[in-house]
Formats: sequence, structure tokens, C-alpha cells
Amino acid sequence: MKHYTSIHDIDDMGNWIEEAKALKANPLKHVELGRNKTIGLLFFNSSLRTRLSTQKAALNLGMNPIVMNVSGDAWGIEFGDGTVMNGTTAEHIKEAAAVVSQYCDIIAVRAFPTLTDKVKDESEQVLKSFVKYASVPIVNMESATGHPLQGLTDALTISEHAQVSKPKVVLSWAPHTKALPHAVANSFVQAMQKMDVEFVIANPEGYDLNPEITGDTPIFHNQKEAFKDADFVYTKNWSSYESYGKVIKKDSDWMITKDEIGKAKFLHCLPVRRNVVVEDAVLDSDSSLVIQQANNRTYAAQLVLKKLLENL
Ligand SMILES: NCCC[C@H](NC(=O)CCC(=O)O)C(=O)O
Ligand SMILES: NC(=O)OP(=O)(O)O
Repeated sequence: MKHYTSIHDIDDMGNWIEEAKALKANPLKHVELGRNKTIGLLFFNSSLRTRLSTQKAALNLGMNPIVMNVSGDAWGIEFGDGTVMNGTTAEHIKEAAAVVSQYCDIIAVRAFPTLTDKVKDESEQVLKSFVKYASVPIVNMESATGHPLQGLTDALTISEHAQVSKPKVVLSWAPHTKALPHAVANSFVQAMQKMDVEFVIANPEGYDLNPEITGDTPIFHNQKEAFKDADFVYTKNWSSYESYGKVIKKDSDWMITKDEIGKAKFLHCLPVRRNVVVEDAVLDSDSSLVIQQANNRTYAAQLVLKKLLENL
């Protein structure tokens, strides 16, 4: 594997999950693999988990992480080709990515979508420009359309907590005050499609995800119906895909409650807004796996970095 930019880079989900479990059981086993290797983490957006767990993963492999908040601290980067740079951007991605490649053996990038320009977002301009102009492997730490470190984490967490051989997993939309990206939901869908689970999606009308991603996965517009006999309820808000980036429904009736999820385990990528997305009674109960899930971010990232290091 040359880069890790999407769930499609996972060639065998079952094997990857087993390897991630082995790393979790013995996190320092490969501490020599990354010795004297540097990973640069570049953030165009905020982060708590990705920023810390990816550094932790690198440290467990003996790597040296260096971190930069690009949008706040670096020169404004130009991504357009042939642009006359007489505006606000001060250096081109051609130089920026090539320069960071001089200092780093792996580069990881977080760059969220605009949610106003669907064509631009789907072109994955920032992530793909790093792939094109850097000379080292690129890791996606959440791009416009995907969050594959999260998707791998979620697959690992469901595998660890499954009580039956083919659990029922529901991805449910929930309300939020802001327009949020589709990246987490997209990667979760792609990860579940690679697992031996009964997988369905629940969202209000007008909130169907990109049909090219959801494919044959059943979509329910009735949350109660979708939650019937669920073993796992994975919750996430996203803005409309059809009316791109718009918030067309904020009603609290889709908020996740204890009554509704019943015996199902609750998952969320975090950060989560309490009593908007999900009520306290769920997050504060044994039904919630969100902290175990966040812990698994380290081992998912560690597996990805290990595979990239082995291929350097
Ligand atoms: N990396 C995990 C999720 C990041 C982002 N959430 C957010 O922006 C929530 C912000 C807020 O609640 O204000 C998203 O949905 O893609
Ligand atoms: N789940 C996740 O990616 O969290 P952060 O946005 O805090 O990194």
C-alpha cells in the first residue's frame, strides 16, 4: 500500500481487524520499525482524537511525529493550477508538498469540505494535491468525502463487541445545529460493506447519502423501523447531500434516546453534542462504546502506519 486515502485501500478487512487486535494486545512490538522516521501531521481543521491518537500510534512504532496547524500557522497555500498568485495565497502546493516531503517520511493531512461547492469537494483537491506533489506516502486524517482512519476504527470496535456472528448495525442520522460533512458517514458505510454484518442506514427524507457510496445498502426513512433488533447504533449528523450542504431538518425527534436504542450498543466518532445528537442517558450508560471506540483510533492508525513503513 502506497497511500491510505480511503477505505478502498483496505484489501482484506478481516485480516486488517485481526492485525489491529494484535497491535492492541502488544502496542510496542514494532517499536523499532519506525525508528528515525518522521511523520508530519498537517491540520487544516480542528481535531482532538485524530491529532493525539495518530501521534500516539507513531510513537508506538518508534517514529518522530511533527504537527502543524496549517490554516493558522503556515503561509496560505494555493491549489489552483496556473493561478496568478496576487491574492491571499503565498505559496503553491507544488512547493509546499515537495518541501514537507524533505522533512517527513509520511505525511498525514486533514482537510474538511467547503459544503458549498459539491464539485470541488468531490474532487478532493487538497488530499489529491498532496498525493500528486509529495514524494512520500499520504494518510487521510479526514478529507472532504472520507475519514478512513475512523472507518477502520469503527470496524475494529464492532468486531470486538459483537455478541453474534452477523450483528445488525444501523447508521442513524441525528440532528445538529450546524451543517456537517459526509466524510465519517461515507467511510462508515464503506467499512460496513466490507464486513459480515446486517447493515442498514436510517435518515430523514432529503438526507440520503451519495447513492454511489450507499449502493445496495437499505435506507430507512423511519428510525424506529430501522432500529428493530439492532445490535449497534452508529450515530452521526450530516448535512443534505442532495441539497448540498444544507440543513433541512433540525427536529429533535431523530435524537438518539435510551428508549429508542433498547439493548443496542451506541457508537459515535466524537465530538458529540449532548442532548442534541444523543441524550445523556445513552452516553452515560453501559450502552455507550464511544470511549473504547476513541481508544481504538490509536490501533487503527498504528496498523496503517505500520503497513506504510513496511512498504517504504
Ligand atoms: N472528526 C470527527 C468529526 C468532525 C466533524 N464534526 C464537527 O465538525 C462537529 C463540530 C461541532 O459540533 O461543532 C464532522 O462531522 O466531520
Ligand atoms: N473522531 C475524530 O476524528 O475526532 P477529532 O475530529 O477530534 O480528530
